[in-house]
Amino acid sequence: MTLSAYLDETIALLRATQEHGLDGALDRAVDLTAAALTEGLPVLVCGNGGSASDAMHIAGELVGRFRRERRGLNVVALSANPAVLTAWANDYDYETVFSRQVEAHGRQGGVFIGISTSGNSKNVIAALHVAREMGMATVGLTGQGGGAMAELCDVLLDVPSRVTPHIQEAHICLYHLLCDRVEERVAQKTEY
Ligand SMILES: O=C(CO)[C@@H](O)[C@H](O)[C@H](O)[C@H](O)COP(=O)(O)O
Ligand SMILES: [Zn+2]
Repeated sequence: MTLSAYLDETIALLRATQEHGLDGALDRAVDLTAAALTEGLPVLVCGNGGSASDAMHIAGELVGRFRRERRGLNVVALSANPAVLTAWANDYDYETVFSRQVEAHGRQGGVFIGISTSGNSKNVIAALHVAREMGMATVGLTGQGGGAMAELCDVLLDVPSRVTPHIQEAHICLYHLLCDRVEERVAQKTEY
């Protein structure tokens, strides 16, 4: 496939995402995330493979900075600690590597963000269950329809595709905008 053909696919999905009517869901995700972070409550993010990198990317933007000077925010990527991941997966199972960390770092009133292009990754689903039991708000970044995650997410940001790499590309646009708007909101409401 040529670069031009690949980018045509990407552009088509970004256009479809633009027309998919996600504005209200994004507004809700911003409200929930900004409210939690303003109170110092945790935002926990996880995913597998490329989405594990996306979880770390989000934490990097919000712990550090996106576009504005403001204080560091309580955002943790659950894919970021190899010792925790390998010990738990080795001693127990991979399905609970994220839910165990939600148990450890989650708080009532915090936000859990699960990223899965299929919407069906078992470890993300298990973490969503624990997040809900703990009284956290749940946000899903998924592909078309949200798969099994749909019914476990208070807010679903589903990209209208079933092609994993292109869904991930659209996810970056969604979470960069989420970070921009959360940062703007938190910067207004808190002292540096
Ligand atoms: O980055 C990619 C594909 O672009 C892969 O690493 C991909 O993330 C992995 O296959 C994941 O395990 C897919 O999981 P999910 O998105 O269905 O939850
Ligand atoms: Zn990838």
